[in-house]
Amino acid sequence: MRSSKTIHVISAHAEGEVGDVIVGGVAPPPGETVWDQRSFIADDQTLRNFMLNEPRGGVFRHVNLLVPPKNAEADAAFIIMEPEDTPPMSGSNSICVSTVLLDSGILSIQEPVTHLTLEAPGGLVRVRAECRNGKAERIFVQNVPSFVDKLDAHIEVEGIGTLRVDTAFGGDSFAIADAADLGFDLTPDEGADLARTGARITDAANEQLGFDHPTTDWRHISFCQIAGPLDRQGDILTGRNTVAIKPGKLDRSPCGTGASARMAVLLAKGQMTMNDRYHARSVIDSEFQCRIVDQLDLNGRVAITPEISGRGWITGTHQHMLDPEDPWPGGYRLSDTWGA
Ligand SMILES: O=C(O)[C@H]1NCC[C@@H]1O
Repeated sequence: MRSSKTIHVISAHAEGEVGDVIVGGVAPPPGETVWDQRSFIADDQTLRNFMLNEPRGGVFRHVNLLVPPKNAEADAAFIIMEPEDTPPMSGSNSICVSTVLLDSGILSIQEPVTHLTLEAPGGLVRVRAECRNGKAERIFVQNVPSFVDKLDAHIEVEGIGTLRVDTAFGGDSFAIADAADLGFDLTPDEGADLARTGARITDAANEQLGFDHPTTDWRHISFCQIAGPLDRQGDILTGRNTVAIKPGKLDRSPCGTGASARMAVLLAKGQMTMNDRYHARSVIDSEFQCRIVDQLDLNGRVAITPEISGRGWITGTHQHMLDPEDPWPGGYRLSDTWGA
C-alpha cells in the first residue's frame, strides 16, 4: 500500500443528512480568519474535489474540515464543504460536527449537558448538547444572524411560469416557494422532481433577484426551499419542507439553515411569534425543533438569532488515500447522479 495523502474521517449524519468530519491528515488552510480559510478552500478546490467527487464522495456527501479556532472563545472551528458551495454555516453539518467532537472524545462530554462554542466561517455558534451514557443525544445550535431579504417577490421560472418566493438568509441563502403553488405534497416519491424543480427556481432567483449579505461577500442564493403548509397546535408550528441542493439532490434533514431562514420570514409576516416553536419536518420525516432566541440589528437589518435542535449519529470511520498513479486525483462527476 502507498499513498501521497491519508485523510482521516469520522462519518456521521444528522436527522438523515450526511456530514462527514475530517479529523486528521489535512493541514489548516491559509487565512487570517476562518472565513478566509473557507475562501481558500472554495477557490483552490483540491480538497473539495478529492473528498466530494467520486470515487471517494458522491452527491449526497457533505464534508467538514476541523481547523484550529481563530476566536479565543471557540472550542473548535470547522469549514463546511457541500456539493456546490463552501458555505458560511450549515445546521445539519454543525450537528454532525458537534456529535463527532463529543461522541468520539475529541472534546470531553459533560452529562447531562455539555456547552460548546464552535467557530463556523459565518461566525460563532453556541452549542448545547444533551448527553447521556457518553452520547450527545440532542444538539441545540444557536445559529448566526438570520434575516429576510425579499418578501413576496415574483420570478419567472422555465416550465413553471410566474412564481411567488421569499428570499432569506439563515446561515446560507434561500429562495422559499410554497409547495402548494408547485403542486407538491413533499413525499419521497417526488424526490427527483423536487430536486430538479428546486434547482431551476434557485437559478431563476439568482438571475432575477440576487442576494447580497450585509457583512460578508456571500453574493448568491444557494438553495430553494419548497415549504409545505404549517399546522399550529398551541404555540407549536409544524411543517414539512424540502431543500433542493444543487446540482441535484434533496436535503434528507429538515435543513437547519432553511428552518432559520423560514423563521425569519414567518416572524416578518406575523405568522410566528417570539414565543412560538417551529418543528420542521423533512421528506424522510425527520425533525428539527426550532425557536427564535432573540432579535438583533445586523448592519441596519432586522435579524433573528435562531436555535435549531436535532440528533446526530456516527456511522463509521474512513481513511481516504491517493495512490500517486491514480489517474483521477481530483475525481469526477457525471450527470447521471450529479443532476443535469
Ligand atoms: O441543515 C442545513 O442547514 C443543511 N443541510 C444540508 C444543506 C444545508 O447546509
